[in-house]
Amino acid sequence: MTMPITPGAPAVVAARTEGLAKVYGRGDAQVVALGGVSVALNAHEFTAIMGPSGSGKSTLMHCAAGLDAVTEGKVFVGDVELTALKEKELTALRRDKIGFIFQAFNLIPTLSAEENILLPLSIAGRKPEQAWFDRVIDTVGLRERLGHRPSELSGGQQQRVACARALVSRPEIIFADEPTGNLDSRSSREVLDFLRRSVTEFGQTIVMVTHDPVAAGFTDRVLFLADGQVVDEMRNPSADRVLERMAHLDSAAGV
Ligand SMILES: Nc1ncnc2c1ncn2[C@@H]1O[C@H](COP(=O)(O)OP(=O)(O)OP(=O)(O)O)[C@@H](O)[C@H]1O
Repeated sequence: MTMPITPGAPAVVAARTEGLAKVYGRGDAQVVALGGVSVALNAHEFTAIMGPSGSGKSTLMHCAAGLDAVTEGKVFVGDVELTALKEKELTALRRDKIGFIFQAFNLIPTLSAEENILLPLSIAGRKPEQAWFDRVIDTVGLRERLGHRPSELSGGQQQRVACARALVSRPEIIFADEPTGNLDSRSSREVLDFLRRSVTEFGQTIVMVTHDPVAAGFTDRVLFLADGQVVDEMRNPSADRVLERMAHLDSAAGV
């Protein structure tokens, strides 16, 4: 299934924020992590979020994914306003509509790769579509490893299991927090290739926080954060152009 993108057609928004502010702590210890961010994340696109350390990347991702409460503003996934949901509704929405990939893989050590991949569906009381499951497994190259436990897999293979787990329920959007942060360059490339293919071939929507310009080079669009604001964006990025832009942001931030 390749998603036809009609040239010139308006982008469909998968998730968006309106005036999203997040303040941690109080008084002298107060930190404004996000200072009123309004941003739209397009469907069927691979978006990277970059910026100097402490610029608010993880906070933006956590708030957009409904993992963290906002101080002010609104967050939408599709047409649903997350910030208006009760905790139970939010948990159900995260389970049914959002996929997550973390730097630390977060696999269950006692379960096989296959069981890990199917766990979110089992929890939701759903069965995988066999053809889709097979397609994901073959794309991610894990067919021979399905019976293995995480400790019997390399870091790159474990992260590919985590990617398959995020993808198998066909979520509306996947949030990936530095998914290649613990991987060597070859494994990173395999994981990024897979994420790229899942956007291009399956029409998946992925938002990825990364420090790595090479990883950003796999995406369609980079959002640059500084001091809790989106300060710039780049379409069809290359690693070199991202590196250059980051150098300016880092020197402005005094890093
Ligand atoms: N739980 C918390 N309590 C207090 N301050 C926090 C908390 N989480 C984050 N912050 C602060 O909010 C700001 C933004 O943090 P965030 O983790 O979003 O940045 P980041 O861009 O993801 O950083 P990094 O690249 O280092 O992971 C930072 O100043 C951080 O110290």
